[in-house]
Amino acid sequence: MIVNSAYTPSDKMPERVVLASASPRRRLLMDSLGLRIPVEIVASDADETTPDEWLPAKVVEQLAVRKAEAVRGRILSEGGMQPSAVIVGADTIVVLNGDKLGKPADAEEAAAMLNRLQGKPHEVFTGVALIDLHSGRMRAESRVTRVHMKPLDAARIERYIASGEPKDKAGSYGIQGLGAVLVDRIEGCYFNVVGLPVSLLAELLADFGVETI
Ligand SMILES: Cc1cn([C@H]2C[C@H](O)[C@@H](COP(=O)(O)OP(=O)(O)OP(=O)(O)O)O2)c(=O)[nH]c1=O
Repeated sequence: MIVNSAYTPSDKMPERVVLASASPRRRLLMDSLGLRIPVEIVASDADETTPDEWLPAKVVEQLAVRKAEAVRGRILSEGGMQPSAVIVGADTIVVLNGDKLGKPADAEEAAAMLNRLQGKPHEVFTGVALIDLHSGRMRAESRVTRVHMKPLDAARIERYIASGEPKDKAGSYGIQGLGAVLVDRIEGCYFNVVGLPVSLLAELLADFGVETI
């Protein structure tokens, strides 16, 4: 957990939520909360490199903070009277035996990742960071879900890669798509695997004055 506690929570509801993400899945999950204030999308261009020695929870929390901070900086640099906002950043990685797997660079890397993941359990970590636009108050937390993947032969992995689904996904699979049939079972939050732990996000939003239900 990362908190900058120099700021006290405001009891005023922000006028909007800004999702610092280009991921269509995160947009859908955010929409599923049915917030009564507008949700805007501003993709972040934050650097996603981290020191090798960082533990997975630290990686996803810090990257979520970086994404949200980059978008906050961009909005504030526009100047003028910006409506109040809470900015949400998120980051997801897959971890196998301590090795962190991000998005594959190409089909070859996707095949190598799926070859390693098949037939075994691994962890999916997602970090979520919220920053208040004007005060800079920030909180970040992460969740982990254990995913047990079925044994897969090389031909099946090749067919899955040909579907195009692995391309932009951490660990080279998407549990919400065709990847659902590659997974035997999970322990923990499903939405955390897709890229946004919705229940945790609702708790954090409430702490920033944004109620869901
Ligand atoms: C494991 C898994 C990952 N993913 C996705 C979620 C994330 O979009 C992606 C991990 O990459 P991220 O770097 O977390 O996010 P992103 O680059 O897609 O989007 P942004 O930084 O703009 O928010 O992998 C799935 O969609 N399904 C899955 O089952």
